[in-house]
Order: sequence, then structure tokens, then C-alpha cells
Amino acid sequence: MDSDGRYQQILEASKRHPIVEGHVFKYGTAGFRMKADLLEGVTFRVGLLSSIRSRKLNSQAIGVMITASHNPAADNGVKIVDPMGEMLEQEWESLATALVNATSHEQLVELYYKLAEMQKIDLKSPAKVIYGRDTRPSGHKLASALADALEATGTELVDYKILTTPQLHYLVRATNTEGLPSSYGVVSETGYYDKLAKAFVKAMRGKRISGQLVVDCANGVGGPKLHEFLKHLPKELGFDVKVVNDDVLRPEVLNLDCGADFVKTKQRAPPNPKPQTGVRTCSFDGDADRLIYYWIDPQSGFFMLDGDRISSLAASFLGDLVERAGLKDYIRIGVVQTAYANGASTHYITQHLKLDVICTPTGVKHLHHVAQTFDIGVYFEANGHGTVLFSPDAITAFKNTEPQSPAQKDALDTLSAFVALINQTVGDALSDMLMVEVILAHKNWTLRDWAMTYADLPNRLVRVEVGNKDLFETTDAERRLSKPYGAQDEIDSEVRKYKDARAFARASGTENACRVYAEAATRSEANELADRVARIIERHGTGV
Ligand SMILES: CC(=O)N[C@H]1[C@@H](OP(=O)(O)O)O[C@H](CO)[C@@H](O)[C@@H]1O
Ligand SMILES: [Mg+2]
Repeated sequence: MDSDGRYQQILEASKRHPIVEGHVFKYGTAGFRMKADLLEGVTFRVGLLSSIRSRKLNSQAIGVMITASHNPAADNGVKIVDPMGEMLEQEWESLATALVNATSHEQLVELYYKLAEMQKIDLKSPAKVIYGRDTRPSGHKLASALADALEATGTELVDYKILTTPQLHYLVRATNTEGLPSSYGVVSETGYYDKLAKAFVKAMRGKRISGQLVVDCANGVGGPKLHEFLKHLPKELGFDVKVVNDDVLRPEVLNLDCGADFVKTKQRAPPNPKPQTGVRTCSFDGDADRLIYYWIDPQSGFFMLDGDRISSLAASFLGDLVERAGLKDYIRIGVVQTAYANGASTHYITQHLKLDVICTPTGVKHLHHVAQTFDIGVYFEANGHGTVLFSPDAITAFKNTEPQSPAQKDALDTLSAFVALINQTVGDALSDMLMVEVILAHKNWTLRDWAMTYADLPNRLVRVEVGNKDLFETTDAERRLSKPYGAQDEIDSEVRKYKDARAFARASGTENACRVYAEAATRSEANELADRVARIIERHGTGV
């Protein structure tokens, strides 16, 4: 205890940022996320944990992002980023939960020292934490609480102020690889824009983007950052982008009737600005890590291209490039999805593109880890969060293969450009959007061409309120319920009644409810199946 002589200092700092009593906090899929007025003490404690984490990992920089993404403006959240820009290692999530739930200031500081001792950490060694926040007004106060914890624990800190979530992930990795052969990029926000802009120009060489792209930024941090990025592009490129819903001065409009989550869950275009028929449009979410494309077709109306579509587009394009680069026998490409991926997309990827598909539980950390096992791992959640990962072997092959023809050289160069263009740390709406634009330009495709690749199975997602969601346990990447007893048999017998049908239920990791997903050959059957399964869940969910 007090091995660094800072006990008193940390205790005093903690007293300035008390935890709100009567709540149990849990580090979940999105870190700690809730009403912002509950978060000051939580954020202080996350500061303590991230300093320990940095010391545990040989003083590498740890990131902390303050955001509640697509949630309402009154919410906020805080999550920890590991040194290579990945999400916090899962085993440490429970340490974060333990620290945040300490009841008194004394108990907190004692636990802090105990954790350090258990992890064999020298608290006098250097530590570094870098952090940023989205545009929520509450972010400022939370960042101060974080800084207080970092100062009290003798941790070097860098406050990057307002950033998108993926920018912070970029900066963490860039900081920890600075000056190394594996350098991820210049350690600054400008470094991030420069890297993407250069890669975009390189990947676009000789190709033209046709027509205007409208980007809805959910009135979040993506707006100002996209404006900033566009300044880094050469005019000659002729990339015509119209940024809308970029009002960050009125916090109350954040994610309000706009943004990627609105489009995906409501399955329609934001009402403002008035959608224009035939225009290629995409939406970011509130912290710019999710991306959804759509357009209004003059005949058939709204059509959405979600994470599954972005994933299959990327996989198909990269598969072709690898073949043209002569690397087909050396590079293993795989696609990672969750159970929410439309069955038609899975079918298209396995049967048409002939690529492996692996299904993981919900939450991008699960997809990310599996994607890392491929040379090119494409992963997206249906909600538009995802990216593409390249293995060190793949990157070396793109660089060092001696091309035998101009076409092969072109393919190798484009692959190398993609490595830089696509954010390797986490899903990134801006980077993913540039990737989609490049692919459409190369294929000379409109959104309608893209949509024609396969037809989605009609599907429905419903939220079911239950007495106790902890009764529901799953297996087989969340596609089957192992508990409560008998529930899965009942679901199976409903599914059997429909053609091309699939349905599953699971407890949400972010809300106090269960989710039911169903798909079937027709819309009415999908709806009916979802309702029937929802009723099964309601009935089984009333137990204590
Ligand atoms: C069906 C669905 O969209 N689920 C979302 C949602 O998780 P739930 O565990 O379903 O609440 O929030 C997660 C975090 O943002 C996201 O990763 C996931 O895709
Ligand atoms: Mg987000």
C-alpha cells in the first residue's frame, strides 16, 4: 500500500469526483455508458485503471475515449483503448468494473494499490494515457475528472480534446509505434488526415468518382472532422462531397432523426435535409465509427446498403485484387459476421465469392479478434461498424512481390494503398466511406449496381422487454439459447413452419432487454415469425 507515496493525493482527488451511490456499473460492449450525470466518478476511476494498464504494458500509451456514440445527447460513456488501438483486453473489463464499483474513496484507493500489487506493477514506473471526446457538452467535465486521476497517479497525459472514436484509436497506435518500422503514422490529427488523403489519392489513380456524395454526420463529431479531412484532398480529384447534419453547436440535435443508427433501425432516410431521389448518400453515427449507405430509387424508393453490404463489397473487391496480384494461393481472405448478418449476404460470400465466413458473438471486439486470424480479415456488424485487417505477411507480400505485368503492378499498388486507407485499429466511418468510394469508382458502379449483387432476405429485429434478461444464455455464437430450458426447442419448431427462415433470441449487452431477429422468404412471414419468437421470449422471461 502506498508504494509510490501517492495514497493521500489519489484519495483527495477521488473526493473531488464522487461516484453516484445506488448504482451498479458494468464495463460492457461500449465501456461504461449511461446518463452523463452519473459518469464523473466513473471516469475518474477509469483514469486510475488506465494508468495501471499503461504501467502493466511497459509504459505504452493507453487511450481513453469519452463518447456515447449514437445514443441521445444527454448520455455519455467512457471506454479504454489498448496500445495497438484495439478494445481493452477482456480480462481487464472485470478489473474496470471492480474499481468503478468501490463503495468508499478509501476502499477505492486500497483496491487501486491491491490491483497494482496483484498485477506486479511498479507504480513508480512511467505511465502514459491519451484521450479525446466527442462533441457532447458533458465531455469537458468528464475529461477533467480523467485528467485529475492521471495527475494524481503520476501519469503523463495528452488531451486531444474533440476527436472521432477511430481518430483516438489511430493516435494510440501511432503513439506506440512512433519511430518503429511498424510506424502507424504521424502522431497528430493532421497525420491521420494526411495518411488517409494520400492513400485515397493513390487508390483512386486513374479512376473518377461519379456524381455527388451526400454525407449525413448525425450532427456529431464526424461533421467538423470530415470538413477538415476534405481540405487535405487535391481539388483535381474532383471528389464532390456535400456534408449535411453537421451542426455541433446545438447539442440537442445530436443523433436526432439522423445518423447511421437512425437509418439502420428506422430503415428510412433522415427527414432533414429533404432526401433527394437518386443521390448517393451515407450516414455516420455520433462518434463516426459506423457507416450506412442508401439512396432513394425513383421507382422503388428507399434502399439501404448496410454493414453486410459494405463487407461483401470489400471482400469481393479485395478477392479480385488478390487474384490479379497473383497472390491467391498465399493470401487467406475471410469474412467475419454476427448472427444479425442477413442470410443472403452469408450465402453470397460463401457461394458466389467462395470465401470463408465465420460467425462470432455480437460486439466488434469479437469480430476483430477472429478477423486477425486471416491474411485479409473483413469484418462488419450489420449496423455498419467494421473494418478490414491485413496481416504483416500480407502487407509484406503487397510490397515485395515483383510484378510481371502492368496489371499485376496496379493490383499490388492498390492493395498497398488499401492497407493505409482502411483503419486497422477499429471501424471508422470516414475511412470506410473512402474505401467504398474507391471500390465503386474502380468497378464503375452506382449504388443500384452494388445493390443488385444479391437480394436481402426480408427480416425483422424486435426488442422484447423481459423481467430478467439474465435468464437467457446462448451458445453457437449466440444463434441458440442454452437457457432457459425448452425455449430453443419452441423457437426451432416455429422456424420449421417457414420457408428459408432463421430466427434467434439473445439478451442485449447494452440494454435491459432481449432482442429477437427473424428472417424468412417474405416480409409477412419474417414479421410473423419474429412476433411468435418474441412471445416465446416474453413467456420465458418473466421468471426471477
Ligand atoms: C443488434 C445490434 O445492432 N446490436 C448492437 C448493440 O448490441 P446489443 O448487445 O445487441 O445491445 O450495441 C453494440 C454496441 O454498439 C453493437 O456492437 C451491436 O451490434
Ligand atoms: Mg459509434
